[in-house]
Amino acid sequence: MSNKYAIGVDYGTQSGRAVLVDLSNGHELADHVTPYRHHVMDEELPSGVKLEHDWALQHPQDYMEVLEQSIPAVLKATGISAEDVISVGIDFTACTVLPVDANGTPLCLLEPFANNPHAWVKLWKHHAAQPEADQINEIAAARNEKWLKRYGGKISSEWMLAKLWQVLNEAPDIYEEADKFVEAADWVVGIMTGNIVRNSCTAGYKSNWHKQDGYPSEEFLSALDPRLEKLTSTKLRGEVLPLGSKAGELTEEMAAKIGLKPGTAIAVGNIDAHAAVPAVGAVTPGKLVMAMGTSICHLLLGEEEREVEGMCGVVEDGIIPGYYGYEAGQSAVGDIFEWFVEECVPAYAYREAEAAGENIHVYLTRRANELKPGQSGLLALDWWNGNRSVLVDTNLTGTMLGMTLLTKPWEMYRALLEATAFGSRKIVEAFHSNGVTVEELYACGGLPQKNKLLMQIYADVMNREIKIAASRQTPALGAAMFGAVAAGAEKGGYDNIVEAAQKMARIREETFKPIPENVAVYNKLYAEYNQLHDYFGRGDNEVMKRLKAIKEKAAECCAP
Ligand SMILES: Nc1ncnc2c1ncn2[C@@H]1O[C@H](COP(=O)(O)OP(=O)(O)O)[C@@H](O)[C@H]1O
Ligand SMILES: O=C(CO)[C@@H](O)[C@@H](O)COP(=O)(O)O
Repeated sequence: MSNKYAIGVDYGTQSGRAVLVDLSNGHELADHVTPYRHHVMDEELPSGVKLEHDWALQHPQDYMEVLEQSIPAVLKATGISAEDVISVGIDFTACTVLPVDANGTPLCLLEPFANNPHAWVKLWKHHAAQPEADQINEIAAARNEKWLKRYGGKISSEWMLAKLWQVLNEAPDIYEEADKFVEAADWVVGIMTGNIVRNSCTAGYKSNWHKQDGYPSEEFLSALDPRLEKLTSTKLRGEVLPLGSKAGELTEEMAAKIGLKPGTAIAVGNIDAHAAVPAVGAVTPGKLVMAMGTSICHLLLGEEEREVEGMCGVVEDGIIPGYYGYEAGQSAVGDIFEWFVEECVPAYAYREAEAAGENIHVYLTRRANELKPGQSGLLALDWWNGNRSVLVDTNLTGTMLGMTLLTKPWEMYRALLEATAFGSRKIVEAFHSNGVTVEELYACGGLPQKNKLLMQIYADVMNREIKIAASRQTPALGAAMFGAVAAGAEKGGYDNIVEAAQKMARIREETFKPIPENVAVYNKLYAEYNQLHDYFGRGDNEVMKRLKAIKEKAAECCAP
């Protein structure tokens, strides 16, 4: 049999990318990135309709462009024949959800609904359903719902149930009109195959679906709101298939658009961070993978189901079949650095960066690297987009202490890098101390490629060595591996993901090792971080929430 290939498509927060992979060894022969034309819509719709606070939407057309531009681009770059591409696998941010009609057409693309924000794709970091999430948590706890423990005792406003309830509360017409609500991962797969099926990974982590028990009961849903009683048999209906299953085959119409052969195997979708796990070879317990980009997701396998405070979820077979897959995360990491460079860096720093031929991140990192740990005198809490673990509260906000008239932008930048590392340590400790052992750390995603100082800080703060993915596009590589499993060994793919990982996963030789004198200083700073974390995050001082309430009130009375 001639060499066979798969294409992995990774849908991130700001762009989507395709990677063409050699299935015999995991080598990535070409990649191509398509930025989303409409970016993240957090202020207004394309028509100019204004959005409220904490909204984050996307445009489904942007997802199509990724397929139509990036897949032909990788075929062209490699000259590989479409005949030899046996499958496509995709991964997506999640819960990124859209309402569709009976034909699978997004409601936002239909004229009568285009001006209603609720008809659009709600991106994972849409946080405006926090009131619904709070009620879900209260009612589920009061009813002692057994599934709640699998989600660290609280579900997030980022997830399906909270988002759908918000639609029902604020736009009942859209809720009624929707034939189904689907994860964007499943929608894109459905576009390729002509048939929408759901995948067990997004269903398990984001829609509270369980392999044996299914979704939360109708009694629970009706206790939330009688209108939600039949939610799972109506708006969320549909087969849930395990990871690595074949969702279907590429249709003639889509094949013509993206340059592949009709009949190419299409795998069920996956979550971006979760797809990265086999791509670094972490197919056994004890290996915690940090998918580091706009946000960080922390993924870990365990032999049994345990309760861990604030984890996003534990799902049987959720990452690798045969294990319990644990997820936790920080809702903003790269996003905090981006906010800082866009909103807080003075003109002189930009001029110096330009004169040095550096982008602003590289410039600030170089200057920050001239400092020793602790030298800035600053300490920050990393809650610019709320806290996803261990407090699970999107109403928490960021803070920085210790500034003086002499504080420099690179000191603040370093304090932000450090704050995100402290947040990650908190998560690692929560797993480890609850019996889900963390023995090794792996990092993948955009940030480890972009910032060595950041990675050294993480190694020092956590006092652990960090191994780095060799791939620049780890989730896409993982998605291609699941694609290869969907095609099967007979077609030149693999029978299971562990075999695929043995042949295709790669990590770099270079690792980041903790430097003992840095570790000692960071232990002290982490103790301070912990105190601040609990003071502001566990109810001692609810000032962040009070400020938010005052802000919302002020916005209401000043609205035109
Ligand atoms: N040199 C850098 N150091 C730290 N962060 C950076 C640097 N360059 C870009 N970033 C951040 O990286 C993030 C994008 O990460 P990436 O992994 O490429 O994207 P995604 O999360 O969409 O997959 C942005 O939030 C940006 O602020
Ligand atoms: O929430 C999840 C996964 O559970 C992610 O999709 C989300 O954090 C977005 O990831 P990126 O930072 O865009 O890679």
